[in-house]
Amino acid sequence: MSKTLSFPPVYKHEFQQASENLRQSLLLANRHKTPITPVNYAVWYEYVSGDNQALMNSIDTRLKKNEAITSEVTQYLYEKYVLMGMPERLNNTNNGLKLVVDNTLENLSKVEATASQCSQGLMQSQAQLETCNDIDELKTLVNQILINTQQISSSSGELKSELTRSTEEIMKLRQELESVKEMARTDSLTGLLNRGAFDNELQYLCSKGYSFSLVLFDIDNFKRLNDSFGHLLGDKVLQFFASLLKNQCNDIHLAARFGGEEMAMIFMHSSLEETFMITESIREKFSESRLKKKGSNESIGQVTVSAGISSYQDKDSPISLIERADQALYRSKTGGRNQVNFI
Ligand SMILES: Nc1nc2c(ncn2[C@@H]2O[C@H](COP(=O)(O)OP(=O)(O)OP(=O)(O)O)[C@@H](O)[C@H]2O)c(=O)[nH]1
Repeated sequence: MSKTLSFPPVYKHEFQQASENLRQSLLLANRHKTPITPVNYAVWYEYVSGDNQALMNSIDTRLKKNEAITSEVTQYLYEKYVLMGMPERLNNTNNGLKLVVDNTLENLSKVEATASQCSQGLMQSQAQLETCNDIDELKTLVNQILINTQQISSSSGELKSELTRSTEEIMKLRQELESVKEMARTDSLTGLLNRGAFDNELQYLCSKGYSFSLVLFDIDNFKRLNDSFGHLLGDKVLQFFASLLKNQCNDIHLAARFGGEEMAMIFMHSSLEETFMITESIREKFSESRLKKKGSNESIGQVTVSAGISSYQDKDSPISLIERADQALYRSKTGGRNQVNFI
């Protein structure tokens, strides 16, 4: 079991694997003389675990060029590939918002100054009008009033277009925030919810006591498929299976990458029997798909999936629900794979 590429990172290594990763990380940290800080350790851990391809590529490229991996480099790698650029994007959005607010305040105070100047001018004209009975003097007063009102009108016109620009800028920043938020919930390989977001949803649904069913899927003999056709093709199979799950979501149900080659779905307001029917149709569709190697007509043969279902019962917690679905999934695996069971 591996790490799911997501933000925040989720690691699912077994004890032995994690200990081996620790041993190798320490060796590398020592060799590159990077102190064992949490940031350096996270970078080396991800590197040796082999689960973060982009980070590995970046480090390997530097090593090939004999570049030193200093703590500055690991800090950069950590933000870019472990935190997936999240702090930088949030910081940019934050600075952008500050700029818009500063500009708007500056424009408002300019308009305020012009308005107060003009209102003083108008008050003066008002006082002069009381006593004015000369045509030329009246003409001068009318001109003065015109200048003052034009000044107000033009400065409020400028403010209007500034405010329109600010609104556009704020809308862009809001979109950027939405996309950062979405990215934090999404598994980058499959586009499904990541494990962290899925756990939150499950926790919420259990706390509300809504009626729903949980399905755990595990692609069969996936290691063999990776070994025979390569990791990249394995990724394509994961993406294809995820697309089958997405098709079932209809904005009501949820689909997530649960871990490595495991995915999960939550079917809202669906009984065990209803969920079983839909899960069976997904299983059947997947087993009937004949996936081919890219650039050739060679089929990779039949790929199948096993699934286990549990339905929310009164007082269920995410753990008890997952445990039942996991037991049902285990039944499907030991029963010969390519099947669906529920408990
Ligand atoms: N291509 C690819 N492989 C992954 C990914 N995540 C996990 N895997 C691989 O999935 C495989 C899971 O293997 P196992 O847990 O042994 O299970 P399995 O071979 O599917 O066997 P059964 O589950 O018993 O049918 C491992 O080889 C992992 O390296 C991924 O993101 N991409």
